[in-house]
Amino acid sequence: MSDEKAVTIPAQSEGEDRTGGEVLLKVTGLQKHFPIKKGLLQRQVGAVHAVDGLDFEVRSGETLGVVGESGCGKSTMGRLITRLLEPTGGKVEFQGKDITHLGVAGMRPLRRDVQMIFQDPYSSLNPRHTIGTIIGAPFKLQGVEPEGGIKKEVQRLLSVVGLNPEHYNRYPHEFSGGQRQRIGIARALALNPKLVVADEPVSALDVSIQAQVVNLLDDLQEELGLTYVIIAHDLSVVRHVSDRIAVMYLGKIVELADRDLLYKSPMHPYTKALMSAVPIPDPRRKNAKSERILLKGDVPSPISPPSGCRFHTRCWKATEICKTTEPKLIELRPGQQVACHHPENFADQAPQDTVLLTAAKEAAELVADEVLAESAETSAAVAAEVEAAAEAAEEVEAAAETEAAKGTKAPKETQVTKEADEK
Ligand SMILES: Nc1ncnc2c1ncn2[C@@H]1O[C@H](COP(=O)(O)OP(=O)(O)OP(=O)(O)O)[C@@H](O)[C@H]1O
Repeated sequence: MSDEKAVTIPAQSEGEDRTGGEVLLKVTGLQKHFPIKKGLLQRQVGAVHAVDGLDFEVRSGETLGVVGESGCGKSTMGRLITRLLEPTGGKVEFQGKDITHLGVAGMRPLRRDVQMIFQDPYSSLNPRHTIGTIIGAPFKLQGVEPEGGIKKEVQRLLSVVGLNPEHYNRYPHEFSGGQRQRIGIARALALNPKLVVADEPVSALDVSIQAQVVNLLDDLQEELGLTYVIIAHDLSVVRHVSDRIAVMYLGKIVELADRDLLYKSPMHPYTKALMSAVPIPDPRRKNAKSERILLKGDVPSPISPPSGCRFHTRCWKATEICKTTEPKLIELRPGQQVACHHPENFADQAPQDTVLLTAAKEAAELVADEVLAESAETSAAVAAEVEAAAEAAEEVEAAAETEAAKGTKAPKETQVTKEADEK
């Protein structure tokens, strides 16, 4: 029933920069803890730390991809930044305005600017309403009368998302999955938003249709100057459309980097593991051995997340410091922030801490030998690079000191000659 044409996902050209715009959304220390209540009195006995201190910015015109395993807090983050959920802590600023605790009335004008596209195109559309009513609803809710009337505008939106404007009076069940997601996109675009948060927009669709919807989102961004936060559990979806990618693990961002940097040299072991799960078709590597990393067990419970680095219970590099001290998300390379004591493809941040935890020894059994070897090799290479840079810096410093010594002598000599002249 799909009348959609086969298209390929366009990869953004190397070096194309959409990140130069002003900061549209700024999130600082964002938290959402869902209380766990028990008993007749509904006393709080704990909390699910779904989102536990996020810091990031989204610039106008860019696409931020957010990835991570199921349950790591991606959807909660999406609902917090669109203010469908009230944060427990932290701050959300939109165009410089603090919207963290705005009420329904305060949020109303903002609802035009920030829209969400949901994962499931089947349950997010009311089956009893025609698509004309569904796409036209935002105008009624906001009391907006588009030029030419709602019907005309809805039909325009239908053609913008590649649907037949004549189907205005049809019901959601008359459309395929991909077409329903297009209806969801048309509804999100109705009020001409600035920021669109898409929560797993294609994961409920057939693989053959996924590319078409991603392609549509990409085209719309270009045409309408939209800014996206695209949530996915799979790196292959965000790879082609994101300018930057945030990798989440148990309510935290463990790596936030420019797309190309992240794919070329991931720094967090978790990112590396996620990436090894996505087969990348590359004819040059067709004979290369598989370098898959299998992570042991499930993501630990967000009710009592592990101490220190939350990934330490599944990481093959974890040492004592990972268990005791939480690594901060810091920019180790321009455009690449990482929260790890023993990053990949970079100098070790805690080289003195060398004794592996038992969990790490077990995890290493699940990591391909090639990965471990490569990891050791890059660490050694980076260490040598750092050492060489330090030596070079020392030489430059010594040379500068000699120059300075000469420099301080010279004025003295001049002074002496001057004094002699005066005599
Ligand atoms: N309303 C809620 N009440 C209690 N716990 C919740 C609620 N919503 C989410 N959680 C919990 O918060 C954690 C994060 O959930 P969230 O849906 O944000 O993760 P996710 O990364 O989007 O996962 P998925 O890809 O499966 O949707 C999970 O452990 C989930 O069970």
